[in-house]
Amino acid sequence: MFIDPTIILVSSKLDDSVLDRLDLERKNMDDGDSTAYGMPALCSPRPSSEFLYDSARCRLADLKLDHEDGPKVTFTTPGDVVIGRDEGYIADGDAFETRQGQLLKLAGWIDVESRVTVGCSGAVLAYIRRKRAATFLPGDAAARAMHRISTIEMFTLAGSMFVNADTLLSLQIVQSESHPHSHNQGPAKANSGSKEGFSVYGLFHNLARTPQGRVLLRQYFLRPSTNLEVINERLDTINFLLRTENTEQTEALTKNLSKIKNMRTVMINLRKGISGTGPGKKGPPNSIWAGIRLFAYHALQIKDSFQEVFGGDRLAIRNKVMKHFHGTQLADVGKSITEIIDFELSLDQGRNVVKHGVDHDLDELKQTYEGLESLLVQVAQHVAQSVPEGLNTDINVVFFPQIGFLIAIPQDPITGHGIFEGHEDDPWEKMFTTEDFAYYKNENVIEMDSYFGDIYGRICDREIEIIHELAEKILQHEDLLTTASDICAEIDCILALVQGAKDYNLVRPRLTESNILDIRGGRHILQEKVVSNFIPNDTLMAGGEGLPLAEQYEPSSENFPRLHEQNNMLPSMVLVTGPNFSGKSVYLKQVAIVVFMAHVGSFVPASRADIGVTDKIMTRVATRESVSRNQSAFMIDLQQISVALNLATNRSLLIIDEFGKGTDSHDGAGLAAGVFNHLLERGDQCPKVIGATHFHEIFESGFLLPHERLAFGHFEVRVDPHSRQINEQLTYLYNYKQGRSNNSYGTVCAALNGIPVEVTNRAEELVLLAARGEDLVQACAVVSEREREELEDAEDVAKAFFAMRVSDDPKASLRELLEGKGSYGVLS
Ligand SMILES: Nc1ncnc2c1ncn2[C@@H]1O[C@H](COP(=O)(O)OP(=O)(O)OP(=O)(O)O)[C@@H](O)[C@H]1O
Repeated sequence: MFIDPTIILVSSKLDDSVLDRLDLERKNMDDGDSTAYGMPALCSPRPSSEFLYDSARCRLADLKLDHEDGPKVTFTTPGDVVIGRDEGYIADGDAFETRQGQLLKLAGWIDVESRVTVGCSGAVLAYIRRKRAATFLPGDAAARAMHRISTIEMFTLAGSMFVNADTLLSLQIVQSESHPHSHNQGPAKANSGSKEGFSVYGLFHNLARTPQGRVLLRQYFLRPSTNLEVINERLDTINFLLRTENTEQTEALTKNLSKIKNMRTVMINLRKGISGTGPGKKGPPNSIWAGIRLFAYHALQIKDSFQEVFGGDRLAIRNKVMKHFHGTQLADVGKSITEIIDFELSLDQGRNVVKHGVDHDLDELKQTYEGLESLLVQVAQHVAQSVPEGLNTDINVVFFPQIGFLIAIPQDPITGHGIFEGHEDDPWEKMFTTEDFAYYKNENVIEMDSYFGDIYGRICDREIEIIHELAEKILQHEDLLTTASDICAEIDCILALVQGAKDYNLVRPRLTESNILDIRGGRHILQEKVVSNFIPNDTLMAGGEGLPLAEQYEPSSENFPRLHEQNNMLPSMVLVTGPNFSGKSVYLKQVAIVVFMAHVGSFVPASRADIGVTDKIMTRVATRESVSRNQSAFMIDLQQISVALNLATNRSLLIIDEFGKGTDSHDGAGLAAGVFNHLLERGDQCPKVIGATHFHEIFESGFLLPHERLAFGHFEVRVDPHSRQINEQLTYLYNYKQGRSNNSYGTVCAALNGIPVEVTNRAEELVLLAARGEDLVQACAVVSEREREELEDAEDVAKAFFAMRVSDDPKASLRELLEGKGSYGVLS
């Protein structure tokens, strides 16, 4: 743990094993190992109702923040532990704003969609409220000073990158809305088997072979790392396994992995099986044994393959395999199972059958049981002799487990009784009937029952005992098996990333402490699958203090002429302009996805990438209006921006696509310029920002002045004004160019999409006037030359008309007027 809690609130429904674990940590600290974490934390189980999402949301909405300097309440974003370090102040329902308004405001600080985070925060607030009530009398002003919450913020666990649900969805890292917060709820809940649609994770999901691998891979994608060691270890391993000399080993590893199960689940079932609480009281189902045996066998094969990995001596994963895959123990596990379980017979009989030669008593019982058949024939013959002639042709003696031996005799359809039921002085006892037969016990069979007893039951019981012993023996190796299974999950993830690197043509990124982003030939891993010819693009920028254009970060192509002649610094903010459909959004997302994938430890879609460690990726990308969010698109925009501005550090990456589009264009432009300015003014604390905007007035009207950290880019389009068809005028080239594009070619785009030519022509006229700064209201009143002549004529006619003395002869006057002014189109 990297936080320093004094108390940990846990739900009373929490599994005992977790509580034990927390207690153990506490004891360790008590024993003097507390230096790293400060004081040992106290575990306080609370009713699970305090963790409920809905009530927690209300509690948050009613929360009044005290902005004086004071203690903080912080919520971990994956939401596994919530820590209230100090007391805080909570308003007693006297919310200073409406609940709805307050919730909207909250959404700008924390992810109110995250059920776990919000639920846990509710428990903290309930705890603080209780404390306050217990310490102070109602209305005591001192309570206010003691119990106050000055701010609410989200942070992520050390070593992982902050990405919230919005980012994961807008970048299409994962598909479904319900997934993002399942990542901290343990492997059992992470839906390993579920289908993943068209998403970045989805591309790799199917490449993992084991259920445990899929669970872990999902965790990799939901919690990218910021730990260079972890990332580089993954990248190194991928690198080694990609080497051609290791192809054979990689294939062998993949093949072996595809045969194994998750030993954690298998061990749980094994325990349930032997404790009789699980499936079938008669011992664990056969598949468990087959699963464990296969696992032991393939784990040994995996170990062999790793031994042969060329140049992999220093790979951490190889060392883990060598350390934890104990050959003799695994072999022992496999051998014990093979020696005891008869897999063929088990399959036949649908239960666990113990092999011959394992147990003497069992073998004898089985021998007798097998000999029963001929014995039954003999007894049947003996019984038949006592049955009158003519009735004794179809008599059998049968054995049913638990019921014992029975005489089966055909049934008389009229009476419903057997055609013979023993002699009068020695009647048979009827047990039951089936459609054609009636079943009886007589002295002979009762004697047999007492002699043989429930032989079948005894066989089963003995087998259960033996298998129970086997289960206990195997459970002694539980740690070995589950650890090996977890390591297999890691290998599986790496192999999925290896296969992905091959399939999707990815390269190894270079992760660095420098706050740089230098991507050459970057691609959008999903978009390139749906277009025939994807054009790669470069990105070069630096966050924080900025980096001078050193040799290694010198822009490579003509697309990147020197960005800032004056100070030679790389920009922190790149604003992309350009026509609709020119590729801006795709570019923005591709940069974020490359950075994201690098932190997962995967190779990336680029020809080269140097990527500085990034603590957060936040996006303002319009993708959806969540049904679960009762908010307008613009409100979501504002909340996303607000979260981004609150949380961004100079190590963060912000993707801002068309911010401000959803409102009045003046407000929108102003807001967008405000946000960009604010970020630039942070100076050394400026995150890396890539934005796209259509608001040209931001630049033209000087809302956003040139800044040393600011660079512009645009996407090239070829314009052919001579083309007769307006929709043939524009060709998209999709390549990034430095500098601003002044035209958004919106009208050409409109024509391309079928808007009538008259409309687009008129639009072009107005765009030109607007660009010249002319008043559009006036401009709309401007009429063409022809219209002007017509209006002048009409005016003349009107004047002549009013000058006429109509009373003399109106008709003649009108005729004269019209004839004299025959060219008055208006009147004629
Ligand atoms: N680098 C590329 N290579 C090939 N095709 C591309 C590339 N980038 C984008 N495209 C194609 O162009 C289409 C439009 O791209 P995108 O949505 O990024 O445009 P945009 O400039 O953001 O448009 P708008 O301003 O309307 O949002 C994509 O759907 C894709 O088919």
